[in-house]
Amino acid sequence: MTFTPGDSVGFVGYRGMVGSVLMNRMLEENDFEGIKPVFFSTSAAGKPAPTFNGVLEESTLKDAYDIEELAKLPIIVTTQGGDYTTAVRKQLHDAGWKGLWIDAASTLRMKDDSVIVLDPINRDVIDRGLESGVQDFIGGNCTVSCLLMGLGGLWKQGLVEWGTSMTYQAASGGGARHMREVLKQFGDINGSVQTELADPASAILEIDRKVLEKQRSGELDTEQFEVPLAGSLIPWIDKDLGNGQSKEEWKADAESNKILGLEGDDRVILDGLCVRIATMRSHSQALTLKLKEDLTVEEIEKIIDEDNEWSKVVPNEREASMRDLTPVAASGSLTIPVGRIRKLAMGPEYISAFTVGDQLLWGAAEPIRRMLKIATGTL
Ligand SMILES: NC(=O)C1=CN([C@@H]2O[C@H](COP(=O)(O)OP(=O)(O)OC[C@H]3O[C@@H](n4cnc5c(N)ncnc54)[C@H](OP(=O)(O)O)[C@@H]3O)[C@@H](O)[C@H]2O)C=CC1
Ligand SMILES: N[C@@H](CC(=O)OP(=O)(O)O)C(=O)O
Repeated sequence: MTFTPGDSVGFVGYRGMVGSVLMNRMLEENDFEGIKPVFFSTSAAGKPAPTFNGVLEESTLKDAYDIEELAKLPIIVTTQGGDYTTAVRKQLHDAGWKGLWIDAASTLRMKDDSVIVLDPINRDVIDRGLESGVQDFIGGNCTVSCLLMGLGGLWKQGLVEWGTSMTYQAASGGGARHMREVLKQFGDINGSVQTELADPASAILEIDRKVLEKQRSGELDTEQFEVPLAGSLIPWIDKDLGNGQSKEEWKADAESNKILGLEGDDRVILDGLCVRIATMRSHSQALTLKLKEDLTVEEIEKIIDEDNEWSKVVPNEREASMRDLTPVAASGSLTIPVGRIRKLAMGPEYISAFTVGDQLLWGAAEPIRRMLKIATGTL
């Protein structure tokens, strides 16, 4: 089942967080030209499909669980989520479907016969996969993709002995409903101290007490995050693997090595802690890397800057770091700033770095968008 220009491409999950960003990017890049999009929904089949202000023809949403409809398509792009992938992908396989499955969910990432897509880093792996008949092309975990887009040059040149990353992951990593929830929490907390805030003479300890009281009251909406995130943090993301590690932490090593095609002694150990913070968008990571060589900071910066057109070194200075190395600066941009690069006191091969990436762009939608272009022969 091969794609020819003008063929239909199925989109599932277009209105979610990743799906919305994907649609925006496709509109910006005129990617709907040459394909006929068919939109699916798990909740609104039969309702009008999006036309994006008349850019696309009017149509109706198809049922995302309709295997017969899905099986007609040479390419299916899903940003719907892992449960959907689990429910549908095997049924398509059993129905003899031979198309390409391009997916943002983690479900199929570590399967032997899937490729994790991040083409500026592993275009060769993607091309080999397409040639050899791989059907599942899966976007990587957001922190892993942003890390490799930022500092991948060091990995590609075989310079990293091991790395540890401490993440600061935004609320939007959980999806659209999580973003709404954290904003609502902030609003409710703010509302609980409005009188005191309006009075500059009010006692700060009283404000602090009331905020904490609100956070602990059980009154905040915590349906998505389970505990208050606004004004707090959650030092655990994704499932508990039972060995002290969270699944999000496990992905760092497993996925980065798979993306780079590193096996056996070539693997680079990557481990650390993943933490959810109340940022709206963009994931940050504080890194400690043990390099194999004593490179100068200038040499390291050059390798990072020159690896791809999106990584950008931010000078390790106070003002530049405060201005350019924050989620507020990085959100909505494909640029991946990398800063705070310096030698650590542990020895000349130990360096620190801090990187921020819009996890909805390079961390999710952009590798998927570009994989669709590769699959349709336009990249
Ligand atoms: N968020 C992120 O940073 C990243 C997410 N991913 C992965 O991408 C997949 C999708 O994630 P994400 O987009 O964040 O998930 P969302 O929860 O934002 O969206 C997923 C689906 O939920 C349904 N939905 C229900 N209520 C709403 C609502 N109020 N607003 C929007 N959609 C709603 C929609 O399906 P329908 O229209 O059928 O009802 C939508 O397509 C997941 O597998 C995730 O792990 C990967 C990398 C990063
Ligand atoms: N788990 C990430 C986002 C995500 O969906 O990752 P994955 O696709 O690996 O499950 C976060 O919550 O920030």
